Amino acid sequence: MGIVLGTHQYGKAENRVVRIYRDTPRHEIRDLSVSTALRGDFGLAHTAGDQAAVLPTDSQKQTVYAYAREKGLRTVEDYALALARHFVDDVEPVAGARVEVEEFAWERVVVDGAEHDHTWVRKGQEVRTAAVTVEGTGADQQVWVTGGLKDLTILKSTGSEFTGFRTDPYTVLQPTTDRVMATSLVARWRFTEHAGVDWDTTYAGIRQLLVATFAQVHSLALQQTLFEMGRAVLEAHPFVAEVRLSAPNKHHFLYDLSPFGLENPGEVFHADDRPYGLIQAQVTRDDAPDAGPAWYGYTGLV
Ligand SMILES: O=c1[nH]c(=O)c2[nH]c(=O)[nH]c2[nH]1
Repeated sequence: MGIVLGTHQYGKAENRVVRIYRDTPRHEIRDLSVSTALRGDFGLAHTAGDQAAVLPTDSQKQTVYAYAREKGLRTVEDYALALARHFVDDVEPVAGARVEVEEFAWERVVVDGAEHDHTWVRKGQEVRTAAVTVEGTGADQQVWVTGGLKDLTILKSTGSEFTGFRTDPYTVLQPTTDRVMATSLVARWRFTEHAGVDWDTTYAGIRQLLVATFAQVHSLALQQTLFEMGRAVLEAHPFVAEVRLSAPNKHHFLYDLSPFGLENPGEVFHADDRPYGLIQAQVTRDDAPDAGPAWYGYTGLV
């Protein structure tokens, strides 16, 4: 009985490439997940452990990022065509290449009626949340209401820095005065009134303040941006006593294109999904009434 190798292919899956066009003050963004698969006679890698024909999946990944800069990334079709043709035309053992691309859509934040130059929210609506607790009856009845949102994914391609931080022997992070800052925001706010509040208008107003503040504050850290978001909500909404914010720092690492003789002036990034910084803060009026059970979740009293 003979054992034979059947069809086979190999590549690098789900490269998270973010390309920013920043030649003018109005930036453009392309956000992709790119997968490559090369086909051909790579049988000896399987049957004999012979890598002579194998272009490493790491090289395929490097090409994916390098092409985002070198060939540009205006449309995913042209970009995928350039990549697939390159593997087939320039890498001798490759007989066929498949490049699959998923593009994540972003829409510009609107501030004061105008589209913002370098801040977007991920398309697809965030989730609006509310939690109500009622205790007692009749005249003794007490009510607590919180509103909120989650999964509001927002990104700015400039106007963010992180410098002056404490270092220790394990610190390798370099300070930066210009970085991409992105998060998937969870925000909750506690009302001190529940009668006569226009919930829809209030929700829309708070959401807009959160995104406009994210866009407009020149950020020295995500911590500072969160505080300013909370402050903006409290200043504008007298019925809100407290805002709780939880923000994963969705890191975008500048991709090192120097091995290919390419500069990367803040244009091509690897969007890392984990680990992520998680910044959380509560912003409160100093005369806010006690929260009582407003925050006690159904999963526990925390
Ligand atoms: O905005 C930031 N806050 C941090 O605390 C932090 N830590 C880090 O590594 N990067 C950042 N960015």
